Amino acid sequence: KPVEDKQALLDFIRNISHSQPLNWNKDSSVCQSWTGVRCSADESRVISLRLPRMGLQGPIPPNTLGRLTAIKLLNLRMNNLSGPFPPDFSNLRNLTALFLQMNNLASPLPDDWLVWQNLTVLDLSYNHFNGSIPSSMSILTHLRYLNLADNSLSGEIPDLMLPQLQQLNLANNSLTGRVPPSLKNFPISAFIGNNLTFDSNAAPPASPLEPPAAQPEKESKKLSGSALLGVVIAACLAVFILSAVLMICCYPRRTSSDLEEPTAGAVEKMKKQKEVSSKKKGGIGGGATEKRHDHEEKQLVFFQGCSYAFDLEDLLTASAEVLGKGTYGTAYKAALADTTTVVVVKRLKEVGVGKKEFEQQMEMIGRIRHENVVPLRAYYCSKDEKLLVYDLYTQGSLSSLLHDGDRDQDETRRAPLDWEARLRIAIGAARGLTYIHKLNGGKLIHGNVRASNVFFNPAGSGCISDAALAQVMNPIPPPMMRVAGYRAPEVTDSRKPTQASDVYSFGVVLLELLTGKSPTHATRRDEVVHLVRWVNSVVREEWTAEVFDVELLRYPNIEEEMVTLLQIGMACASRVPEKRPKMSEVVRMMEDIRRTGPIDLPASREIRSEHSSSTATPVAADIGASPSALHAQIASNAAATVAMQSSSQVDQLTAAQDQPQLPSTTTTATQ
Ligand SMILES: Nc1ncnc2c1ncn2[C@@H]1O[C@H](COP(=O)(O)OP(=O)(O)OP(=O)(O)O)[C@@H](O)[C@H]1O
Repeated sequence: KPVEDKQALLDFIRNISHSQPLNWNKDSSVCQSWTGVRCSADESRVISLRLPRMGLQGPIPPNTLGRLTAIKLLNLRMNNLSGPFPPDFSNLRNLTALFLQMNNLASPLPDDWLVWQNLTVLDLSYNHFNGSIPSSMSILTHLRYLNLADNSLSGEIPDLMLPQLQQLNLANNSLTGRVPPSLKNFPISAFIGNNLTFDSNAAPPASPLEPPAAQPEKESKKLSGSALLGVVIAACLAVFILSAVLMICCYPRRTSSDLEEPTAGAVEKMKKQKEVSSKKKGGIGGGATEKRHDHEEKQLVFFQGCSYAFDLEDLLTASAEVLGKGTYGTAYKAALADTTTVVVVKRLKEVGVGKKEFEQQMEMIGRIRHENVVPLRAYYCSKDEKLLVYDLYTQGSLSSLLHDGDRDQDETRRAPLDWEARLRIAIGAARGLTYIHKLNGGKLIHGNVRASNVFFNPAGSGCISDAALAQVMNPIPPPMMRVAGYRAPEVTDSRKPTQASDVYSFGVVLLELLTGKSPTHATRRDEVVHLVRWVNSVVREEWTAEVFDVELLRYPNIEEEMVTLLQIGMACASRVPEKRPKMSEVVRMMEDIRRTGPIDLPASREIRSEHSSSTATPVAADIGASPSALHAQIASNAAATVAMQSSSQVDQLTAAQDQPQLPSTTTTATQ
């Protein structure tokens, strides 16, 4: 039998053109040495064939692969295959996974799916398959992943009863009619780019992977008249509340005599304060910190280089909109009455240190100046209230760029973040974090690295916000930390992060950016999935390609870059702190991804000079050699050791991997 399978493979490769070299020599052992081929344990049959991106061109020669009747996994994705869905694939009755995506195959889909009833994964996306989706696909009761997106499929979607199906994508076809009841719980992104209607009685499809806490935001996207009224009232309330909060907290507390004071008196008092503060304005740059107003006057403390010319009273009259509630308080977008100034004001709750210590920390944070770190522009501190002022980053955070699109219920879905943008934002944030780690004699810690604190700076690079706040806040209860999904396993007190725990959190951000999934998310069955565990399990089971955000599959020739970044992310998110790389090393590895590529990723001078003297192992550059080596390295978690495996080790690892199995996507939230 192996001889027969070998001959079938030789017949296949002789009859199809391929641009990548293959070591398929008729005199060598098919099971021992042929690239992309895996045999059963007794070496009697070929059970897996992986030839992605081999430059295979033209129709699959008939009577070749169709003879591999024991094959379980067939991966021919990202080639240039054309012609119809090969009819003799109907002999491949043991197939559990079939990847033909990103080719030019064109024909109706097969009618009879009974022969493939063992399939768990089927990806035919980005081809030209036409005709309707056969209702016989309902026979695929083991199917967990079905991707038919970006083809030319038409007609109505049959009511597919696929009890195991976890991920579905039918986007960008020409499908019409209603989304059938059996599929209505899949996210709207699974159906976009068609001409479909949703059952008006049913709830609009929600993302099954959306954490439950995000649901209310989702609902706010499509507004009925009454909901709109509610939002208007809520917005007015937000403005009122912010003003009231600032009024109450930022101005001196009334004494009993104050209570008798008429409102006009209070206004007069405010005016006097403003006059005093105006006199003190002017002359920025006198020292590291320019205090326009002293603390007794309850005024804002601005930092050097800040061109804002407003004071607390101006903030009081600003119209405000709640941006969101974070771990440490609420962030408002405040538009000042001058109509040109818009800032973000964070109102901190749960500050756990005294005024003096808080002010010292703010002074230190205010001195951080780097293009990849969001600058703290000003702060306000009284006994009862602590406010921080930042520039507004209008594109939104990395978190909202990655996840908010999923929540849109209407057609105007936010354009997905493309690969170049993901690389830029990631490397920028990494540089910012590296810079932070070099401050205070190399001891400064960020403490709250998460995608909602990563933004695009005006130059289009990433930057990181909220540095060094964790240390002055009250501790966050451990269950809350774990649910958030960014906290390193060894951190039990949120006030005591380390640089290694920052690296872990940054690794989670990288995995989030690569997978498009939140750090913790719920399945349709309300099970909580922890992203780091999920990625590890998928990679361990040799399903690396399946971790990536489907949005990224549309970009050609980025597979190796994605895998390299995945490796870096996994190394950062190592369970053992000592195995995590330093941030400066992370930056260097990330820069190596595109050292010769088209993307413009200029390093900041400071960081570049540090790296030029680095003698550490050039992991990411070495890795560019071979995707299979990459995969094996990831599978062994050798990335964490930041060292390249020798090719013989890689072969052993590859051989050790067993037949395909879908990873369990379910873990608990606890680490
Ligand atoms: N400078 C900014 N420009 C634009 N959006 C911002 C800015 N700062 C914060 N945001 C957004 O406001 C929301 C609330 O931010 P906040 O920092 O209070 O909480 P968080 O980032 O969600 O969590 P954490 O408190 O742990 O940092 C988030 O969506 C965040 O991305």
